[in-house]
Amino acid sequence: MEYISTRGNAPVLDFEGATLAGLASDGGLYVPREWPRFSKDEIAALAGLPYAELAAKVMAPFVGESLSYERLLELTTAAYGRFSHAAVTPLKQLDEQQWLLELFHGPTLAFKDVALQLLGLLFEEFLGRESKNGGPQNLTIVGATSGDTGSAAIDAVAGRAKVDIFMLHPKGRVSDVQRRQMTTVLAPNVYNIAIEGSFDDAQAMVKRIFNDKAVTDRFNIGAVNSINWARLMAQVVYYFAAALQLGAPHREVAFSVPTGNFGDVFAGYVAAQMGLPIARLIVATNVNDILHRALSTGDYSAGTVTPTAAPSMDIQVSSNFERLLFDVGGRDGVALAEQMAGFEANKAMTLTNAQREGAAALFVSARADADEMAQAIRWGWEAAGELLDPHTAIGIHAARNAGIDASTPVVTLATAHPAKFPDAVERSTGHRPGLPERVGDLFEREERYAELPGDYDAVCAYVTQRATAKA
Ligand SMILES: Cc1ncc(COP(=O)(O)O)c(C=O)c1O
Ligand SMILES: N[C@@H](CCOP(=O)(O)O)C(=O)O
Repeated sequence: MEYISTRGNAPVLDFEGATLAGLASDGGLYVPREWPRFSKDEIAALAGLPYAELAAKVMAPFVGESLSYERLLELTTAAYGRFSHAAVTPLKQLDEQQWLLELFHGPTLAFKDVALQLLGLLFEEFLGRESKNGGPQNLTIVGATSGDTGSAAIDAVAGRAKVDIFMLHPKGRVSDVQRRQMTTVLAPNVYNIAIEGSFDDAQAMVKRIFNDKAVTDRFNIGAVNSINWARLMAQVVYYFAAALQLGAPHREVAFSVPTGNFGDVFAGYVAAQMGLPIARLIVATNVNDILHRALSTGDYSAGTVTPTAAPSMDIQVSSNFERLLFDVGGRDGVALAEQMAGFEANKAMTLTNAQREGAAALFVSARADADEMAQAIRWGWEAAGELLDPHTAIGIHAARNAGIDASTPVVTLATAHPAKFPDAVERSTGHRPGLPERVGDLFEREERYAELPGDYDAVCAYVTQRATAKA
């Protein structure tokens, strides 16, 4: 499988190259040159497989010759062996139409573990190889988090040789549990940085570092955010897992996805391109609703980020939307590079008709304000006996209001464990969710992190003074 940049001006890479590169050198994102497609019979044959095997089968076409199927299966078995539920991503029924896909049974209690547990192993595998194409032998990971990617990535790479990780989070804008899950990991290759500003500021600095020649000449910069294709590839699998349980390929299923950086829901789009019968993808946002506006009116314009009780979705500039615009807009990298340059200059752009129509074929969107989110948490508890975290509740709000035909099951992705956001859950239900045993002592652990201004030069100096230079 070959990977090309959405901006059309970066080297074409194989899966190994795209995984290690993270962001493309022209500022674009890597996507497969074409979508692999499964026939109805091939999809039916996936039903009932253990998760690790399903994962290897779904991902094999994307991995191509970078790993043998047997090795890929070894890696998926190791990655998903660390989940606390035998089903890895269990599916629960809430009422006649609504279902919940629990993605928070990994080590850090959020859906990010599904991809990052595997990505940590892929880094180790590829960095351990003799340099094939003059590829890197060590990696300086620079990432941005609004709360969950940080801890999942740190858990996946802490203590690993050949990798340093620098994780930027917006100071004071992640929950205490989320912050501590990052800052109490004291492995010598882990550097947490709290910056002044929003997640968007942190993400912009990360992207800038990838294109800062003074840095990339000395360091192999790598990505754990969903700009890295391997992240999305691993997230495609649970759409198959859920839909197969609900009757795919013979029955359509809709998914409601709490959305920020558009990675999780884009993985659903990929599953649909591969042949999974997805009736609708519901993009659920909080009041940081750039995606809802873009999908409903074509106006993709970023305002300032409003802090909410669903902080991981407090995002305005949504990285993976570029992948969708590329695919539905005719895969014209030159035109998209121009469109994105306009967005980067003005923080606003209008979708083309082709992009709007292409997106509308599969996506609908909805937004939940603070009251609607709180009501959805309450509904989950009172009607279905489930404690929902605020992000998942936004997905449930959208799922229940999207007008999906009653005969089509709607699966909301439960993206985080409620105990990561105990205050919001308690306010709505009167019940305070407790942390699972595996992280029970989180509030007794020592924390370590740096605080920096929201200034690129300060962050860049911090990273380059500590990172391991190219081997
Ligand atoms: C709990 C939770 N829900 C939803 C999201 C949004 O996912 P995405 O950024 O892939 O759209 C995030 C962060 O990414 C998250 O941490
Ligand atoms: N919500 C995320 C933000 C980063 O998104 P990513 O999927 O691109 O890593 C977080 O919790 O950090």
